[in-house]
Amino acid sequence: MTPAARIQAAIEILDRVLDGEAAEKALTGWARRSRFAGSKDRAAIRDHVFDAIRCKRSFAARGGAMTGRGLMIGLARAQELDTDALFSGEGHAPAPLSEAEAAAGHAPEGAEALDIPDWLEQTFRDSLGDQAEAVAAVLQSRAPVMLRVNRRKADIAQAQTSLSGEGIETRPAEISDTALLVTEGARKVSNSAAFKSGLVELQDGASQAVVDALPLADGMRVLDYCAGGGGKTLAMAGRAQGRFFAHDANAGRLVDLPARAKRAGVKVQLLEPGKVEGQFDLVLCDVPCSGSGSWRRAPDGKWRLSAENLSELNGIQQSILEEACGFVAPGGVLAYATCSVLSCENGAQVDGFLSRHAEWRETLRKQWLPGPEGDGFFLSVLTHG
Ligand SMILES: C[S@@+](CC[C@H](N)C(=O)[O-])C[C@H]1O[C@@H](n2cnc3c(N)ncnc32)[C@H](O)[C@@H]1O
Repeated sequence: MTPAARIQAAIEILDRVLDGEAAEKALTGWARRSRFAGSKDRAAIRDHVFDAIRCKRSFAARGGAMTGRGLMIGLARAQELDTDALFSGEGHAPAPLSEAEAAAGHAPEGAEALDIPDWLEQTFRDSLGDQAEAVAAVLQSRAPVMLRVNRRKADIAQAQTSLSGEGIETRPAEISDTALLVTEGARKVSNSAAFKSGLVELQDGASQAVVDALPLADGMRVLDYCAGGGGKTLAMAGRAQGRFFAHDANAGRLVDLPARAKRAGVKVQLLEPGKVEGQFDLVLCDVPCSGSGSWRRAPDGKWRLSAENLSELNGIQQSILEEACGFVAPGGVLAYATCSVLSCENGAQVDGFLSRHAEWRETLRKQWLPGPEGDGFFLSVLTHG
């Protein structure tokens, strides 16, 4: 496919996304209907679609319309591409710009330029202070592909050698001593022998750094209370020899965990929703949140979030802390984590908890901002007794 034909494909997919179809579904549907497209075409189209979703407001402003075509005109203008060459109408290229389209569009300003919803702008700025604009700019860009080396099976050098043998080039990241940044061959990772044999997992760098900061020690009983796919359960089990338990209110989220644990060579016991019993030395609550620290990877979330959802999430976060603290053994640790940069989900939640529970104290609070080696994350470590 020509670069222009890829733009046309992205326009069609984005129109479906704007009509409410999930981006992944729209991309898969297009690929099924377009067998002629090769893997490089599909990858380039995917990049256009996700770039446009991340920068939906600013591209629509530049392109003059909130349509697939408007977004792609906006992308071409923002990335200083040759609009006339791409919108030529030749072959499978999109039609040339009409006079009205050529005259439409404006330089985005304020929340529009930051690609943040208007209702969220003040909360975002209050949470991030003088970092707000820099963080919004990072959220407009693509996320790095990162791996976690499973230290139960390999060290960094062994994992790199194995990956390199399959055309996947990496370099160690500073954010965590288990993290590798993929510099070439990212799309080959999930089919590689290194991945299939459990030497590496796909995991964001800051997600690994959160686990590094937990006071894990051999022999601990550890409960991952909001385990989801189990990314952090496995990272914890990779760092210490102990007994690991995974729980999630939605049992369906845990289905892949036994196979992932087997591949990683670790044991994880699944606990059914509401059936947690006994006490644990460390309870991690990686709670549901806005995902604002990882909107580069899941940009739909930025536009789906509403003030009502955020306040509902705040209520869930509070009740998870209240439930989970009861499972911490005397002298044990309660860890609260989010992939958010919003203070109402982070420090304010922990401050609220501490004001209700005088017996708990905070031993660590850390915010990672989205950057070249990872997403935005928050961690608070609490102890009692
Ligand atoms: C941020 S995700 C966890 C991601 C996971 N820790 C990882 O690293 O892959 C939050 C999880 O919390 C779960 N959850 C929501 N409400 C919950 C509750 N009241 N108790 C326990 N888990 C809950 C969700 O189903 C979701 O899987």
